[in-house]
Amino acid sequence: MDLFSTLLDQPISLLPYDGDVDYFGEIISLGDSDYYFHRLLNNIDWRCDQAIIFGKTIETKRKVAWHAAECFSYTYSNITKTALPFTDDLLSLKALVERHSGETYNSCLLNLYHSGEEGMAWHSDGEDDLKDQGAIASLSFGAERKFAFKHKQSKEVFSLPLKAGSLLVMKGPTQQYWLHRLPPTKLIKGARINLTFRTIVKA
Ligand SMILES: O=C(O)CCC(=O)C(=O)O
Ligand SMILES: [Fe+2]
Repeated sequence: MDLFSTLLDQPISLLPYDGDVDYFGEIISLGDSDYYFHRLLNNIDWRCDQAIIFGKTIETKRKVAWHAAECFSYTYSNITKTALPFTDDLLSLKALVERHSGETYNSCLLNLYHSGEEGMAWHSDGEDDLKDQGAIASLSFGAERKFAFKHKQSKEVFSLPLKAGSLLVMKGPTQQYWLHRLPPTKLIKGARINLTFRTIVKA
């Protein structure tokens, strides 16, 4: 047994209603998560994310990449992107996440936050190209960051720290009722990489 990984016996269910979010703890040991952090940092073709907002093209400081089992196209923030093939590292991590979550995935959106000053604003991942109520599995590497949920009507907020090597799975009607975000913070200097495994359905 790996003494450094604190895999939970049972996932912790985070939301009290209108959704299903399970935190599995650290499914990857600290040593392995450090290994993958550097592999992903160096081997992924990271690009600034672009969005068209009120007709203007905005570029994020946060970098992104998108890999999938097929050359799917995926549209969000008014921009259509085409997936690159899965790398061997991503296939290994996908298999691990599938084993723990009991779900399957055919694509992965990757985010690189260079420091705590980069985050992601309130949103939900309910794009048309995603499987309806499909599971979204979030795997984190590098700096620990806070992750928050806010109910769209009641405005109730829940948050948790996402540790290196940890797995969080959102499923059921979560995206319909809840927003989530990665709040920016000046307190964290280190970089973080997050992988969200998803299921794309072809139109
Ligand atoms: O970085 C994270 O933990 C969340 C990323 C996210 O919400 C997304 O890619 O849709
Ligand atoms: Fe998201």
